[in-house]
Parts: sequence; C-alpha cells; structure tokens
Amino acid sequence: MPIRLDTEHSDFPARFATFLGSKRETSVDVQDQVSAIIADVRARGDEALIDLSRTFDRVDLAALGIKVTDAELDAALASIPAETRAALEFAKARIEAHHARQRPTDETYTDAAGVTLGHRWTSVDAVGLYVPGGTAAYPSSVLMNAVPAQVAGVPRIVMVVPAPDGQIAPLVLAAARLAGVNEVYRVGGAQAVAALAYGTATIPAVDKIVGPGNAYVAQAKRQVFGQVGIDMVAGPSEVLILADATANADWIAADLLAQAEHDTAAQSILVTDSDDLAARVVAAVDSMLDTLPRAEIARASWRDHGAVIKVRDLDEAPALVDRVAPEHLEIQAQNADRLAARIRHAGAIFIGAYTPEAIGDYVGGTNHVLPTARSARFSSGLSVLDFMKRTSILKLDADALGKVGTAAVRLAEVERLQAHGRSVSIRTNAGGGQ
Ligand SMILES: NC(=O)c1ccc[n+]([C@@H]2O[C@H](COP(=O)([O-])OP(=O)(O)OC[C@H]3O[C@@H](n4cnc5c(N)ncnc54)[C@H](O)[C@@H]3O)[C@@H](O)[C@H]2O)c1
Ligand SMILES: N[C@H](CO)Cc1c[nH]c[nH+]1
Ligand SMILES: [Zn+2]
Repeated sequence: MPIRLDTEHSDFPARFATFLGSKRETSVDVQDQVSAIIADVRARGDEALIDLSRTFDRVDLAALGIKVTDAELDAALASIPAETRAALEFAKARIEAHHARQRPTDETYTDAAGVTLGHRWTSVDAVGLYVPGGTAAYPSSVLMNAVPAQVAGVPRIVMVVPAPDGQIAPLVLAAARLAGVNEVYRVGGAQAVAALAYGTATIPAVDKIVGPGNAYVAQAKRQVFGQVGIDMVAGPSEVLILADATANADWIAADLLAQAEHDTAAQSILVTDSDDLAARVVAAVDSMLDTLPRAEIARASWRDHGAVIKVRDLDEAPALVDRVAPEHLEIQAQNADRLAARIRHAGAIFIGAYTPEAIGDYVGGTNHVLPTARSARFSSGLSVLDFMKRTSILKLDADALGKVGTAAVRLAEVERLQAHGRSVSIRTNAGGGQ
C-alpha cells in the first residue's frame, strides 16, 4: 500500500518531512558501486566496458562491437513499420518546432559610460546523449535528447544506449537515424557515462553528458560532473497529481501507473481534498495493476514509493507541491490554471483533465527529460540552452576606461591586488594609446 498522509493529523509535519527525505535513488551502495565502475573504465577503457556490459547487460561486446555500425542504423530505420515511422516523425517535428523557440539571441549594447557590453552564444563541441534501455526501450528519449542538440548546432552528437542480452530496440536506432545521430555505442549504465566523460580507445570523450537513466546512471552523472558538464539529475520518474472531487478516478489511476511502470524506484503521488476520490483512485490502481504487462515493476513502485496525501482544501496544496518539487505535476481540478500559476517548483506542469503526462512524454513538443528527486527546486528540463554556453563581451575605448577605471583601481587597492590596479592605471595615466 502507498503511504497515506493527512495534513489534519498532528504528526503530518514530521511524517511529510520523513517522506521527503526518503531516498529512492542514492543508496550508499549505488554510490560506491558507481565509483568503482568509473575507476575501472578510467583504468581499463574498452576492456572494462566489455567486462561490465557482460556482467550487467549479459552482452558480449568483444564479439558484437562497441560501436553500432551505419549499416545497423540503416537496417533499423528500414525495419520499422510505416505508421511507427510517421509517429516518430510527427513527434520530432513537434519537438523541433517548440525547441526552435528556445534559441537564444546574442546581444551587444553601449552604455552611458561608453562601455560596450554583450554576450554571444555558442554550442558545446561534443555531447553524449544517454538513452535508457535497461528494462524498456525509449525511442522518444532519443528525440528528446537529440532534437535540442541539433537545434543548438552541436557539431558532434554521440549516443549511448545499453544492449541488454545483445539487443537494442530497432526503434531506438531508427529514432537516432531520423534525428541525425550517427555515432552510437551499445553501452549503458554508469560505465557508459564514465566512457563519455573520460574517453576510451573506441569512444572519444565528450564535453557534456545529458539524458535520463536509472539510479546508476544518475549517480554516475553526479560523479563525473566537473570532468564534463551534465544537464541535471534525471533519474527514476515521478508524478504528483493534484485533484479534487470533480476528477475522474480511473484517469488519475492510469496516470499514476504511467509513471510507476517506468521503474521500481519511480514515484507516483496523489494529493487531494477528497477522501472519496482517494479511495476510488486506490481501488482503480489495484484493478488496473491486474492487467498491466509491467505490473511487477509498477506494483513495487506504488507500494514502496507511492503516496496519497489528503489536504484540507486545495488552497493548501501549492506549498506542499513546492516542497516535493516533482518532475511532473498534473492538475485535475476546478481552477486548474489558477492552481498552476501558484506552483514554483515542478519540472513540468500538465493542466486539466485532458492533459495526461504521457502526451508530454511523446508528442506534446515540450521536453520529457526533466529534473527528479526534488532537483526541480534548482534545475529545469532539458532545453536548447543545455547545449549552449554564453560568452560575455566587453569593449572599452580610452574615454570609457577613463570613466569607469577609477573605481576599478580603488577596488583593486582594497583587495590588495596591486597588479590589477596597475593594469588599469597604466592605461588611464598614459594619456594616449588606442
Ligand atoms: N527523468 C526523466 O526525464 C526520465 C525519462 C525517461 C526515463 N527515465 C527513467 O530512466 C530509467 C530507465 O531505467 P532502465 O533501468 O530501464 O535503463 P537505464 O539505461 O537507465 O539503465 C540500465 C543500465 O543500468 C545498469 N545497471 C542495472 N543494474 C545494475 C547494477 N545492479 N549494478 C550496476 N549497474 C546496473 C546496467 O549497466 C544497465 O545497462 C527509469 O528509472 C525511468 O524512470 C527518466
Ligand atoms: N516519463 C518519462 C520521464 O520521466 C519519459 C518517458 C519516455 N517514454 C515514456 N515516458
Ligand atoms: Zn513516461
């Protein structure tokens, strides 16, 4: 049974705090194991990738090859049914159209002192896209990672994806081909992240690693940060559904299970002011679990990490939602827009009964790679900006330097950095130059 909390109970603050603090994805075990995997890949490169993939993915990469060939990518694209290709192309076009609007613009201007200031955006040189594939295949994640990288103009886009039992879903390779990703390696987990960060004989290192994955992938990204950039921590999926008595219990149950079926570490939470709705949703989840193909995973997620939180009224909910900072927030209640406007911390918000989160997973056009584990308090979903960086620009002439230089020299003096001061005063006192 999922945990049940009620804001009217006196122990609510303590139980809610414990609930927020409970870790789903960073056990000490995972941390230590991931450190050992990264060290192994740094020390032994491809040999480590081969050994670790044999252990964790039951695949012989020495025989199969670490790199997916062009012929394999072409064959995969040719093999998929026309309707599936059309659906992928439809999704890609919608993701592209939305992400094109995120392209930032350069700016320069000259202020009253005559100083020219500005910034210029350039793309990262090489990015590694992590596409999960341990227990499910995610062609949609290929598009969500690759399309913004393409929109940003990244010259080298590399994809890694695990090949459990030697298999990568043809749809995943087809999506890569459609998205113009031609450098693909069949490695997953922490070892793939380590290879992208430090490089091996087969996989040249990248500058930034993006994309979602399970607890091992998320932990590996944390550990290689600094050596390379990372987008965010996008670990096991989460949804929080805010609903009132007017909501449809079956629809909510379906949406809760849509996250729970991702991973035993996924989390689905219902927040409602209606005891009756809560009871009907819990019953509907139980009944849907009976026929769900991934019931084993979804049941464990719902039992171990699910929650039903009863609030006095929905007015109380935004503050609780902000503390959870869920990856996805669905609002199925009267005044959904008004409630949505009050939320500050959520990866993505899905407003109204006809906006299931699954639409955002596939074809909405917004990105489905989103911050998890409460990191929406300080980070955002994947966007074109994750593949770019901003260089600031300054230009002064003698007049401008004269106007702002005195204060700079004063600040250098109080910081006791004499050479700094001199590098300004040597110019302003020179009375000439260019
Ligand atoms: N936040 C997001 O935006 C988002 C989007 C899509 C998917 N997801 C999440 O991505 C995850 C996908 O997980 P997955 O497992 O299917 O695929 P995955 O590719 O993330 O992980 C599979 C890899 O994990 C490694 N691994 C598995 N067990 C291990 C162990 N005991 N020790 C060391 N390494 C081990 C293996 O190397 C394997 O290749 C799910 O948690 C899902 O919720 C998140
Ligand atoms: N819900 C996941 C993000 O948490 C993304 C996804 C891909 N495919 C299906 N769902
Ligand atoms: Zn999903």
